Amino acid sequence: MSPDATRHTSMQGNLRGLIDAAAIRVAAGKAATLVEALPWLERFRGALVVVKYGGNAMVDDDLKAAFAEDIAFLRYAGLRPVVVHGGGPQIKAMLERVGLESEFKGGLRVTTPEVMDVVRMVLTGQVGRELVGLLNQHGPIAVGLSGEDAGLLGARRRGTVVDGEEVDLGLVGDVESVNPSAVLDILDAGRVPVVSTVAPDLDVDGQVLNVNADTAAAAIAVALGAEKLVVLTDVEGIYASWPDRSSLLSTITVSAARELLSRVDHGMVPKLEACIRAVEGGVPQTHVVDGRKPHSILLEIFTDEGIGTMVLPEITGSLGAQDQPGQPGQPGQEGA
Ligand SMILES: NC(=[NH2+])NCCC[C@H](N)C(=O)O
Repeated sequence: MSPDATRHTSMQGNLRGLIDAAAIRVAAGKAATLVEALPWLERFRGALVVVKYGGNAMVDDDLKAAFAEDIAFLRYAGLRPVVVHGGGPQIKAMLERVGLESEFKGGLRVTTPEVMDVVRMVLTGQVGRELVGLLNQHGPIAVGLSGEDAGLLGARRRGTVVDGEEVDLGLVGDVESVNPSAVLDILDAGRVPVVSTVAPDLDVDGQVLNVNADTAAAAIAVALGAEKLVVLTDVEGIYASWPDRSSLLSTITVSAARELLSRVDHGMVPKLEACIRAVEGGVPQTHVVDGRKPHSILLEIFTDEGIGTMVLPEITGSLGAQDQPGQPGQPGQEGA
């Protein structure tokens, strides 16, 4: 062999060696990710997890598909996910499409009976249906229902205070009662309930009210005795000093979350309130995660550090770190 040819072969050999080493590193990284998930898979097997779906994750096609994969993943990993969704952007679009002019009071839309018809139609007949369809691409797993089904939700109209004045926003209410039996039936059948947040008015037979989906998700999580509530938003999580984005908090206690309520971006308030309510109602772990990032739910639940913010009950005693894998006393229930 000529010296040139020898050099060529040894260069090829070096290159192959480098490629092999890189491939081994990539494989080791993938294996490490899967192994990191193991304690969380063990711990959350059978765990009931309520996921509030909304924001960007609900309007971008790729994010929608990734969301459906995450929920299907939870289901096939043996957790028991329950999806609760809103549909603000879709309702707005449909109101425009049908040419229904809305009245606004203090910047907030008034829900007239005509608007409420559209809200109910869009949430239950469009957004919920689409989500069920996306989930069912992964097997016949999803069943949609609304707060009207089997008395799941009950609500009362509320007065809203804008700039110190009470305004009547029409058919808008707060969830006052939850009867989770229909959701439990679906879970017992091994399926994923997909809940649209339309609620019968407890005071007027046959009337339905539009309720805030974050609050409804929290109420459902409490009534179900959920292990977790995961709320998707359009920010990374909760910042210590909004809007300074370098101050993302990984974990906060419920009292710290209360203090932050007056300082977070106004869009975050209902999310944070939902977490606080859920924790105070006995849900041991709540999470705010970025719905703009594909697979944020998996990254939060099946990695050690997560990617969002966890709101936890007050830390008591020496067992401070509540998010330690395999912590005794909180095994996942054995699921169906
Ligand atoms: N934002 C965080 N600190 N997340 C930690 C998540 C820990 C764990 N994967 C869980 O779901 O409980």
